Amino acid sequence: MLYPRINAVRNVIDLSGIWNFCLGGTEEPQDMVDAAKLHAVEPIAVPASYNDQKEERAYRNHFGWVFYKRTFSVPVCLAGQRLVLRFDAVTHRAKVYLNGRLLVEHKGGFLPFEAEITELVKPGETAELVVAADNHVNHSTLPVGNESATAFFGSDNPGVPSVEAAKLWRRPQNLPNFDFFNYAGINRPVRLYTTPQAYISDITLVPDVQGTDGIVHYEIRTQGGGDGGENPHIAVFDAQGQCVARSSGAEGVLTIPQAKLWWPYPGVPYLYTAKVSFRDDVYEETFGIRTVEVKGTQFLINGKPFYFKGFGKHEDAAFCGRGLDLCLDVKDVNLIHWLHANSFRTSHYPYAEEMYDLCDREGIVIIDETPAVGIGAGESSNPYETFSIRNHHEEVLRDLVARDKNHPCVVMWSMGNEPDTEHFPESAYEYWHSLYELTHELDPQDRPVTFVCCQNNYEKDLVTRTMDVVCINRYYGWYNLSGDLDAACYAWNLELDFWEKTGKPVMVTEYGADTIAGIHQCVPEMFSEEFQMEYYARQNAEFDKRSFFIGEHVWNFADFATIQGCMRADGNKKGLLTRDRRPKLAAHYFRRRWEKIPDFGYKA
Ligand SMILES: CCCCCC[C@@H]1NC[C@@H](O)[C@H](O)[C@H]1C(=O)O
Repeated sequence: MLYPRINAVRNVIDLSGIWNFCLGGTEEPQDMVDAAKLHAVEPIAVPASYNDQKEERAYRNHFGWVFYKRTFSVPVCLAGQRLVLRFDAVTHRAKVYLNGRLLVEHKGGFLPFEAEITELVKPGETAELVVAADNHVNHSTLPVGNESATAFFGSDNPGVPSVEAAKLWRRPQNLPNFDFFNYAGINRPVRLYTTPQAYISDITLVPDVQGTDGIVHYEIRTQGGGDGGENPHIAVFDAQGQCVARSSGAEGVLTIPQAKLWWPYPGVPYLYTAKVSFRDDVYEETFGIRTVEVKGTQFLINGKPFYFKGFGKHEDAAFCGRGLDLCLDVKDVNLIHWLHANSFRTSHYPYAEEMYDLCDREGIVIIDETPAVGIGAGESSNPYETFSIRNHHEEVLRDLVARDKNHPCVVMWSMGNEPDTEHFPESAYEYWHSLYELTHELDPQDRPVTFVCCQNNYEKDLVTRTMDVVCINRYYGWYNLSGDLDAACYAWNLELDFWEKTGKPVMVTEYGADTIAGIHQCVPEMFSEEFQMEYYARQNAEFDKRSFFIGEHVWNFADFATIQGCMRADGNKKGLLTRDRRPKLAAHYFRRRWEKIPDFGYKA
């Protein structure tokens, strides 16, 4: 799916701004009636989560549907153009009404959807747009919500009569089985965009390197061109605007002599621009020439062994919640450079397209993750039999690859985070291995595929060892062996001995300690800045002894919001940085450590 871009023949009208808003109930809005009757009068900023835009518990802890409303006009100068309404993300589910009639529905809160409205709103006309957004999470959504008991890490005294009675009595609410605040609403931009009637609907670019030449296999999809048999054309321009290759036809191969490769920063993340034309339409797609491959226990980018230095992150900030914040994205990228990091995982959902564009140009490597988090219900229930998420999970993988396939910064797909792969190992293997194969089929560049494994009985887990890269979240010294870093390192080495036998590259995708900025101790104990720094220093020293260990992603880049719980002091405090991006001691430690660790050849 192409990102809306203004150019000589295409237009984009951004519908960001202050819309009208009201909270709704838990029941699904009926088609024309509810939308037309709507009484949205509150001001709300779009794009942004609604939860923190008003100091009201009803906003913060809303459960169910909300309604957004605005009007828009189509300028007469757009006459003859094809008109499309595109939503970059509405969390978690959307029903869109145009002039009171249902236009489009979409399930999934982190990927774009669109609808053509050429015949519904004529140039010069004004239309009413209503968006109903639902924040339910349950056993049929990704991320997953619990349908009884408690939320993730929720405190409980099961079986106590008064507690059980209160759980039945209390108001219906979401029970997120994930550790991030369930921010919801129109979190990313809404745009009208135009194309000519005959237009380019998709572009696929698959780079390769042969000697000093860049080889690009391309495919161009077009619509509305009838059977005129006209071919699309593609011309590739270098960063200086020189045309370095051109071809025509719906698919083909381009050769770029003496190609400049895309390297992670501080290398040069060199970008080319493919200018595609078809009839009156034109679209420019930037791309990089780089290769990605797992070979033995190495993760190769452009044939060189890469070492991941970075984080799990979140799209999370005060006021906007999970809403797109370009200023924060630029600040985070500059902080990643400041830390001498080179990568992050889009935990636990696809991030906004603008962040991938930023990472393409800034040379930051991305592990691109779906919102498949919370798939597990403990030893009593097999989620692979009781949850109804499989079809949606496949849909999400298709849409994720379709959206992000051309980004050079995306080097690996993560199908999900911390599902239960221990209690029902055969079911888990069946579920995840078939998705693993699907993801490889979906990706034109056939990048490595993984999922991120929770701290578990790794000897029983049949899934993690079958991934292209073993990605493990481990909390030795925090959630287990708490505060005892000697025991933590002992346990780590026992487990690393196990993984060494698999012959796979292994990286830690989460390890961390909640740290309240400002707590200091001479003898470091949990929650102090000194403990967080020692926690990492001790464990990194063990990783450094293992040649098959190819990366360290700390959890988390920054403190972030979660639901209330007895284990969360105003959110999750495992950040190297506070939520407003101030460094804790461990940030300075990693800045020193990562400055000395090269992106390539660290373990060669
Ligand atoms: C008992 C072991 C479970 C550890 C799970 C650790 C969690 N991984 C997923 C992240 O979204 C959480 O924030 C992280 C944590 O809690 O800080």
